[in-house]
Amino acid sequence: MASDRKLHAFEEVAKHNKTKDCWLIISGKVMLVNMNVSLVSNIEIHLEISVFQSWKTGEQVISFTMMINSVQVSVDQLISHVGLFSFKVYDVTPFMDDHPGGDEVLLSATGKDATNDFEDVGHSDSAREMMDKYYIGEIDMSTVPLKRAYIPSEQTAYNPDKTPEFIIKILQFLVPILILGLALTVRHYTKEQ
Ligand code: HEM
Repeated sequence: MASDRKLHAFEEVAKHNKTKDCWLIISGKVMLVNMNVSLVSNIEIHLEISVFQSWKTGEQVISFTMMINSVQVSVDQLISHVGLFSFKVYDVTPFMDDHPGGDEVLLSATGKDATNDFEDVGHSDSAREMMDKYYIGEIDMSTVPLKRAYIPSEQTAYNPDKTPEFIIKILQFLVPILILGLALTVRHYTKEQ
């Protein structure tokens, strides 16, 4: 149920990364981190809103001034107006076999903010409605690693010195030819004798 706002630690969610136990983190849009309101004049206020837009981009600050013509704007109205949402956690384990995009893509989207992956596909409204079924809570934002360290993939270091490989290749050709030549020479001499 979307009303159940159980908070999950990021590390805990990231552990659910198997076909038989798969959790995803997807947000509708962005999450409000902080909001400063300052009065510019009687009818103008300045708003500075910090939002946590994506774990790739980190925290962003939106700043704008708005006019208030004797209209009361509540924080709730403002949040829904700007369209701020939190990061939701979905347990998609029961959906792995039935997901039209396959289970591999879901697995590859675990342990991270999968919002872009989800949005890039252009999921239909009915797909979005289905999500409620798998909703199990929200991410505790204090547990999110803000800046993720870049870990280079473990691949063999580039070796500009190709000499040993080249020698081995030459030997692979030369050795059989040398043996053949030696055998023919021996045969030639033994025949003569
Ligand atoms: C709770 C999460 C998700 C639900 C409920 C869901 C549901 C669906 C549904 C119903 C479809 C059929 C097409 C449509 O109606 O839009 C679909 C297709 C697809 N989904 Fe998901 N999906 C989820 C998450 C994801 C994620 C995180 C990814 C990417 C990492 C993804 C990748 C795809 C792909 C590649 C297709 C196939 C699109 C095509 O063939 O046109 N889905 N999904």
